[in-house]
Amino acid sequence: MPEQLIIAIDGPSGSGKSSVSRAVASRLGVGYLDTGAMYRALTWWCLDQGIDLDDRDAVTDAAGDYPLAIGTDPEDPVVQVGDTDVTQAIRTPEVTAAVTKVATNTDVRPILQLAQRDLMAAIAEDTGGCVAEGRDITTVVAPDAHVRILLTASEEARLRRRSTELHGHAEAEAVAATRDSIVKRDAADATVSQFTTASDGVVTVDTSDLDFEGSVDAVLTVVTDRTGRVPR
Ligand SMILES: Nc1ncnc2c1ncn2[C@@H]1O[C@H](COP(=O)(O)OP(=O)(O)OP(=O)(O)O)[C@@H](O)[C@H]1O
Ligand SMILES: Nc1ccn([C@H]2C[C@H](O)[C@@H](COP(=O)(O)O)O2)c(=O)n1
Repeated sequence: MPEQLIIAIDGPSGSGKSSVSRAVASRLGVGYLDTGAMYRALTWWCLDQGIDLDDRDAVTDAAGDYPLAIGTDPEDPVVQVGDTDVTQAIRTPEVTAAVTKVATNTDVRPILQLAQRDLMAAIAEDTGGCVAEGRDITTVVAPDAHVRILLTASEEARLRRRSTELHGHAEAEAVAATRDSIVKRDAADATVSQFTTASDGVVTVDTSDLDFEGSVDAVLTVVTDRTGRVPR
């Protein structure tokens, strides 16, 4: 059994990566890293500072020195930039619509990927492990993780979940309003990361027909099978 358990989880938008990863980290008693929150916080910072997201060099410079403090407690993953708590602000439709420009900036990505590796090592040192989730964790950030999972769900299920989360229901109008933030964003993000099919050694967990607890249990089963680690 590895002393410091590293778990990498990738998947498309709305597949349940964040919520499932947090629950998995809690059950294993280890820290959590939401790498999407790092791209979102950088986007928030650029918008706040008046940095033009089309100015690749300016955004790249910002990536190197934005004052990010990312919470790694799966029960309360607070995100702060400078003195501002941006935990809610980075989830607004404005940031969600803009983040793709930052995440597809190929000069920004290596800077955040390096920071993510360092954070994962620090979290594992502190808590005995780390569950990190995003789009390129299994392939680029942590290809040597003890457990690598591609968490998927059908487009229909992902739209239904996000629509329910944002609008309280999944009626046709709400689903249509949600479509861009899932389908368009995934198409753009997929131009720089591989999260639509599993790479070699990555286990696919399809949650289309699972409820939330079922998804958590499916991931924990893979963890136990691969590492012998039993959740609490
Ligand atoms: N198996 C599931 N069944 C039903 N609902 C789920 C399931 N997994 C997650 N959800 C719900 O779906 C919504 C989206 O999940 P979550 O935010 O974790 O997805 P995500 O993959 O992290 O998305 P994004 O990459 O866009 O941040 C949440 O409201 C979550 O509670
Ligand atoms: N490792 C990652 C994590 C996230 N992204 C992109 C994908 C989204 O456009 C954006 C925000 O992610 P979310 O919070 O919706 O999971 O960041 C990425 O390219 N690589």
